[in-house]
Amino acid sequence: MDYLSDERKKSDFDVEAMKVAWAGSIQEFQLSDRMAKLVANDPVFEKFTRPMLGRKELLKNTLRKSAHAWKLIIDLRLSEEEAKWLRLYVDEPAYTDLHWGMFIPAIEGQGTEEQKKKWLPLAKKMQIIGCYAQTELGHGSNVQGLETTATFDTRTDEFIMHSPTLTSSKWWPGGLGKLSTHAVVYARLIVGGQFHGVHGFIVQLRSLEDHSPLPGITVGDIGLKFGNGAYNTMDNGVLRFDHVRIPRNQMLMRVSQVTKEGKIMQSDVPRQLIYGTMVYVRQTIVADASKALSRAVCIATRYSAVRRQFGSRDGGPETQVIDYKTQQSRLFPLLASAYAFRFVSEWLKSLYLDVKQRLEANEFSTLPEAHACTAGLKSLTTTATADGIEECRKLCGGHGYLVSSGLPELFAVYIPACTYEGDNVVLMLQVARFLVKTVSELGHKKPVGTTAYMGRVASLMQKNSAVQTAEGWLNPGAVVEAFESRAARMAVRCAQELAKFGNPEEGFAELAVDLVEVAVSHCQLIVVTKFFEKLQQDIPGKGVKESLEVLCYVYALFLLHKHQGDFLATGYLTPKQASLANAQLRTLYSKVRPNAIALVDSFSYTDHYLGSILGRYDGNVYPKLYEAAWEDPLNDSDVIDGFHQYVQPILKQRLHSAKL
Ligand SMILES: CCCCCCCC/C=C\CCCCCCCCCCCCC/C=C/C(=O)SCCNC(=O)CCNC(=O)[C@H](O)C(C)(C)COP(=O)(O)OP(=O)(O)OC[C@H]1O[C@@H](n2cnc3c(N)ncnc32)[C@H](O)[C@@H]1OP(=O)(O)O
Ligand SMILES: Cc1cc2nc3c(=O)[nH]c(=O)nc-3n(C[C@H](O)[C@H](O)[C@H](O)COP(=O)(O)OP(=O)(O)OC[C@H]3O[C@@H](n4cnc5c(N)ncnc54)[C@H](O)[C@@H]3O)c2cc1C
Repeated sequence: MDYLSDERKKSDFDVEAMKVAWAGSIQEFQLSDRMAKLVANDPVFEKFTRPMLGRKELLKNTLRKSAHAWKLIIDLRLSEEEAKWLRLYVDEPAYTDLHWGMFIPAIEGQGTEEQKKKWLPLAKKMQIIGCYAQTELGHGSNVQGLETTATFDTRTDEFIMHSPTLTSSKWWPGGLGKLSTHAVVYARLIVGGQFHGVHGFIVQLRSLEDHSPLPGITVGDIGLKFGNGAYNTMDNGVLRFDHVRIPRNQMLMRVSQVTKEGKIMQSDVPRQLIYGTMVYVRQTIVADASKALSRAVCIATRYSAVRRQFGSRDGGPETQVIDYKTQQSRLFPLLASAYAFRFVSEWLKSLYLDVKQRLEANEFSTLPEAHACTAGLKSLTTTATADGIEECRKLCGGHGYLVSSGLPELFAVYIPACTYEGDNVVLMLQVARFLVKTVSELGHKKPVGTTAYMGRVASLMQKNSAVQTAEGWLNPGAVVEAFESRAARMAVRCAQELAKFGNPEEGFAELAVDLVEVAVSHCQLIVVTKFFEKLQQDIPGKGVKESLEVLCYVYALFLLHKHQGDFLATGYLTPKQASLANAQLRTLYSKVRPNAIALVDSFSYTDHYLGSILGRYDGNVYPKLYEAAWEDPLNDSDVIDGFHQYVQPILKQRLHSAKL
């Protein structure tokens, strides 16, 4: 029985066409759908008992799943794209993520042709397993502050990898703790007693025969992390070197080379390329944000349609909680954000692929913008998603707190995304630096790409919003101009404040809070703009484009309402115009309401992937919650172990012994 069928009948758009719009193309949809079903129907990928497993059992189970996934990839000759979807739907962080997601890309981006020829075939056949060992106990954000040393020894033509202090211990790398045979290790290059910056080195950590650590290497897991199950399927590790020697040709030498004689040769490749792997991964993290948020929103939306509280008249049904305006005002912006992040990630991927191609051809001019966009959007989308998942838990009331709602584990596994691959505040400060530089160069350099609007800064500083009615806000030009003016005005105001400081670095430190707000406003502008640009494309299917248009306005006007202080303080909007935007937002929520279930069905998530009783496709929540309770190990017996030993003696004590 489908308890949500009435809801599904209310929708006025073609759900199958929306599934294609969400996936990006019919091919992508079919590919994703095939992998989702493959995983859902395979008992090895069962995940419901995960939060109950002890650490060793949990990790062993992850290894079993990874081995099975790898066998499927080989046996079914899956393409790289298919393997990525498979990984998504298996839904379990594993050492393979770092091997494929960072170790291989680091060699691809920073290795010479010769190095790629040697290491990539081994890695791609998984004959070696690698990780990305950058962060240390004492330094994560400040990469130039890393303490591990790689000292060149001209006598033996080797680097000596060493951890000189406790704080230089590598700490956090995923896959390092128990599984990696190799690592790309970031260390201070020392040649002839001189420090020559931080570089990547390929270091073998464990024997390929018996997997034991090689001499001079101390390696292990750093211990349990937040939540049950969750990210504990990953062996984040600690690593120390005691004068470990590696051949010279294991330094990744695309950016700088060290010759046999101990000479440093700089290629034309900018030093920043050493950070290139992070640009790649941050871009994938933006795509993952839309997946995680859409998943939480799918659960909360379906459950909000099933759940009823209050409002019963004459014994009739109570009100579905999704019909409360307050519920809508919390849920629908998250639904709109999931779509917004999906489309901005599509754009970001194309930007990244373009930069990658250019880098391969030694053309580096677009790298700073790619860095700013990937850093900023990673920060913006992961912060909103982590907060959004928690909001979805609250939207589900008490039942959202049950592990069987799927939300606690999703939250626990997701939140480190706000920290890894760059702390979100640190990343926004990088965007701010890029923007301040753009403003300072306005006189002699035409801004392009995502900062092109800064080229119109004079008019954006003068013109105020012309919106007169709530309907006036349903105009892409009016909305985009509002976001451009806010971002430009905030950036210019901050640049003027910065100019008052004699020492720019001192000014940057003092104004950091304002600078982060400038960066956030710029990134929100990018997301809003890319959503409107998406709507200019041909989007087939009855009512699909119209529904997306509604979501686009919800996303933009929700942000405008949330940050109305900025829009008012910069003088672009009057309080009346801000309140008209809010009135329009209420109307838009009413338009989303009948389509809400169809909009989350369009994510096309299997019940396996959702992993949530509250978010079941058929809405059959209560019987399944009730059934699941009885499957808890505590209910194996009526009288629990420990009762006779610890509780019964208390019950049997004589009353006079208690003086309470
Ligand atoms: C069980 C089932 C299994 C299934 C298996 C199936 C098999 C699968 C097969 C295939 C599937 C494929 C799978 C793919 C999966 C992909 C998933 C990936 C998962 C990811 C998991 C993530 C885990 C986490 C990893 C990490 O966290 S790694 C460590 C990351 N660390 C950081 O991010 C540190 C943050 N700090 C910094 O980035 C920087 O140091 C800094 C803050 C930018 C420092 O700034 P500053 O002090 O100014 O430094 P300088 O060095 O001086 O640089 C200034 C200069 O450089 C520019 N810059 C900075 N960064 C970059 C950059 N990244 N790119 C380009 N340019 C950069 C900056 O703008 C300055 O430029 P100017 O001088 O011009 O101003
Ligand atoms: C689950 C997980 C997986 C990870 N996987 C890997 C991996 O595979 N490989 C790897 O190398 N690393 C990995 N990391 C490490 C991760 O990249 C770092 O933790 C991250 O870059 C943040 O650095 P940090 O821990 O030094 O934070 P810190 O920089 O110490 O941050 C602490 C606080 O200080 C603030 N702060 C720091 N600097 C500034 C500044 N300049 N201005 C203002 N505020 C500042 C931050 O905002 C934050 O609030 C992983 C981390 C986690 C949690």
